[in-house]
Amino acid sequence: MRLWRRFALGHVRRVPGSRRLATERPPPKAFKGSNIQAGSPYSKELRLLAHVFETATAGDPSSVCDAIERFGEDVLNPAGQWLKVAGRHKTTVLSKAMKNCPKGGSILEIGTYCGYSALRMAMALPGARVVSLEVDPAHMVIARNMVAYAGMAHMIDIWTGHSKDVLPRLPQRYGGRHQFRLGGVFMDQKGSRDSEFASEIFWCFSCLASSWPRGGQVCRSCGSVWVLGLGLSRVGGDPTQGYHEDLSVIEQLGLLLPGAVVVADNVLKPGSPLFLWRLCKGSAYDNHIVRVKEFAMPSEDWMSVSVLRPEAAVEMESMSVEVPTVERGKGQAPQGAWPVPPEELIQLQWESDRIRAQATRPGRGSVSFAEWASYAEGMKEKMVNHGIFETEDAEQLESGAELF
Ligand SMILES: C[S@@+](CC[C@H](N)C(=O)[O-])C[C@H]1O[C@@H](n2cnc3c(N)ncnc32)[C@H](O)[C@@H]1O
Repeated sequence: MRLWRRFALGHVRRVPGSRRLATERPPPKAFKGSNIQAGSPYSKELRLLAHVFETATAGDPSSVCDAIERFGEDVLNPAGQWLKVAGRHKTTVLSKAMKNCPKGGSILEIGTYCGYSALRMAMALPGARVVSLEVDPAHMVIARNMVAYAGMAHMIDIWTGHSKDVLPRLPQRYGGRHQFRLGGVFMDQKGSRDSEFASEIFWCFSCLASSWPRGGQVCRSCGSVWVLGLGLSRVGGDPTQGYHEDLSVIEQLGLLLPGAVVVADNVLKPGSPLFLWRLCKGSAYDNHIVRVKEFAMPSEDWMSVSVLRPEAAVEMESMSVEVPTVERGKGQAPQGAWPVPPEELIQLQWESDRIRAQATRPGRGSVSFAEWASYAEGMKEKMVNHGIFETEDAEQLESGAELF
């Protein structure tokens, strides 16, 4: 804790007469990766920060991002661990997408983690403010230190709290809804749902899919009648939550500029089937689904890049409200209605929430690289059956192809 307080409070100062934060002195000498006990809470993230302090140049965001990638690939990866940042191919997609944001707006990120993608976006769009939300206060402290060390604290604001609580209040912090307009949004808030698990999940005895009885104990995946209750489940029981819930709040507040770019990571693994359905079957966005190699993990993923049509932006603004309601309906929106999703996609959303919760549970709950790869394959097949498939490949973008 002493170490924690020293690094959290000790080396960052505010530049007199401005909102800018800068590193005042080098990080404390005691803050070394070798001092951090493996397996202790946040040891991975603290070791990452120590690695950055030890190997990257202060004030150079590019060197900080390179150090973060090297930590993921050279330190964690050989130990079978994974750093959940949008690195390498994902950075290419994110940067290319964000470069197409309409001018004059801010960039909103949901899911800061250690600040890597916030730094990448700030570098891709010099002069644009990046506003990033992080539910975990420890991640927030680490990210603020990372951003300050990179010399970008004057461009990146990191707020702590759950998006569903912070989003509706955010515009007030920036002078109101009409002043706080967004040219880009990066949705990367996976892992937020643990607390919603409470009492009983049902597993199918024959195919092991998670299931739940409705009108009898019949598995929704394979039709078997043998469903085993394991005593874990989700309270609130709303399968329509996810990225699309946050997007709906942003839309209802009327924050998106015409042509705003909405990027979402991990839409295949663990996946966001209802979010993709909403985007691809609705009429408000032009969509690209990009196949990407997961950062420092041998598996495939998708990122979605959606551009808000000008007429939809005008409609959203004219219908905007001060107090958004959480979207719970399956086929309604303030604008750009989309068809009711098929039951199989609702089931898939549950499965993606389940594996996401398993992956973020410490210790024995984690998901191996091989399990992730096979999960991604299965998810892809089911999404394709519903007419949702990849339209671009990140490797082509790396070789110079453009998204738009
Ligand atoms: C995959 S990491 C983000 C990685 C980061 N964007 C990057 O590429 O460097 C997801 C982060 O989102 C945070 N998070 C999850 N749900 C959230 C929510 N609803 N609101 C804000 N933060 C959330 C988690 O605590 C975690 O730090």
